[in-house]
Amino acid sequence: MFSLEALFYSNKLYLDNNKLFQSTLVVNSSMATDHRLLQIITNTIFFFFIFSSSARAHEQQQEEPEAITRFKQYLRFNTAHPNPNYTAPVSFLLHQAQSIGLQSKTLEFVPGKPVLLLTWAGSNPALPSVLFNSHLDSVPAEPEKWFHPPFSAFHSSETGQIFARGAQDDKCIAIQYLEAIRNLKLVKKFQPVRTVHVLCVPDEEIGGFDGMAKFVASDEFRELNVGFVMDEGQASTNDEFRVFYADRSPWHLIIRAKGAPGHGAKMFDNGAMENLMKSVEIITKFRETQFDVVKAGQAANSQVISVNPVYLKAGIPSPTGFVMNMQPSEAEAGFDIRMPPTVDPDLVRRRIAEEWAPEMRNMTYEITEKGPLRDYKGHPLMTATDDSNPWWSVFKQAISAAGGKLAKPEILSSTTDARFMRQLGIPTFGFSPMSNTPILLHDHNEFLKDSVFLRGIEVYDSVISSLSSFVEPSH
Ligand SMILES: CSCC[C@H](NC=O)C(=O)O
Ligand SMILES: [Zn+2]
Ligand SMILES: [Zn+2]
Repeated sequence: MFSLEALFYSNKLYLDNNKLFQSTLVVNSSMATDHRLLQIITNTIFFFFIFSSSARAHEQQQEEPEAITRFKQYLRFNTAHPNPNYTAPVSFLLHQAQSIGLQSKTLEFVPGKPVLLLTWAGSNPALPSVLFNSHLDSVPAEPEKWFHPPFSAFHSSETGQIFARGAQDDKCIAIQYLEAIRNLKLVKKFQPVRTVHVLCVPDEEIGGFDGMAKFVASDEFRELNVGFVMDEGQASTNDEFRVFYADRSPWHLIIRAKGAPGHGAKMFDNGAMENLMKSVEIITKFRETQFDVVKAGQAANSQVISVNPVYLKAGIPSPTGFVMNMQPSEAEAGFDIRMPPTVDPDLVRRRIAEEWAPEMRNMTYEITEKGPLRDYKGHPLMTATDDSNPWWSVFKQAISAAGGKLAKPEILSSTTDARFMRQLGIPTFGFSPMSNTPILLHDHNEFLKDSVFLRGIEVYDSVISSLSSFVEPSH
């Protein structure tokens, strides 16, 4: 890509120079300047530019850190739903693991949905291991709305930005884990005390039910004796890194209204549309009360309950659209609900039953809980960020040892596979070392700067070496 650009640039210069020389030629023709001499000079300049540009391009290619090349290779696999390619990226990662000398295992709980486990054995395998997770899949992209094709990993030589779906969410961390381990193992000859696992799972973007959920329920997982997990986080727009100690829990809610059908011209009570619309109004009011708290600066987005309408379904279809003079007897709406871990789900359940879809308004509802709300002891799914969790101070120190600053720990407003680990009571932090970066996950033109990516490897160098060396005083 770069050399093409360089060629174009030097041709342009050539044309400009040629124009310049031609105008000189006009001026000088009366002075009988040797035209052939000018041609030679022009050609010399042309070849000089071609040579120097391609030398520059070559130099840049030569200088590209291999970690960046590998990141771009990984970004070029089209892993977008609804048909993510899992085979090719898994082979690529297996190849990487082999070149580093890691053990590897591919598990398939659901055909075509591989779970890749890479392992670096610690010197004391009796200690609980540390696990670094990332997901293989990506959300879809709308290529026509991107500056560059979303699976091209276009790398701007001017800004250093690497554009790709998955650049932030979360292909960066998979490669950063491996590059940090590559440096630690092969260059620094570091030996971990605890065993380090790198896990790459499918289907996180659609809930993780055929990936992480099945893996944590397996014997293979139990045998790993995992003591601490790092999973994905989010970019930070300032120079502090963000860290997440909980996710919001997702519910999908469908409310359905029934009512008497009637002529489009008739006014009557208790129609399906009227009943549904009353509910939509009530839910909208609730949404406003939550959002107002955020807007007033009293809470972060992730500390309130979000309820967002995602579809409306009603009307009697006709060849040209909908029958316009009939009021339908059924209507339905779907909502995405996210609850902070401290919310009592029973209160939300009651609100839905009594206010959002009450029987007396001829309504029914369906709640699909998309994962656990409480851990196996019945506690909210939160990882402690105080002295009760020794991993917290090891992690914090590792960040400062790498010269990084940590923001106040947060709840993630969306949901990740970390919830399946927290359900088992395993301390888990969400963390992706991307500072001074716009938050572009699931957005058009998702990108990560090469320098930010490389800095992240240094951060993981510190994090992986610290966590894997951590031995509690009792041991
Ligand atoms: C229903 S769980 C879905 C998980 C998904 N994760 C990332 O975006 C999310 O929507 O947050
Ligand atoms: Zn993600
Ligand atoms: Zn995502």
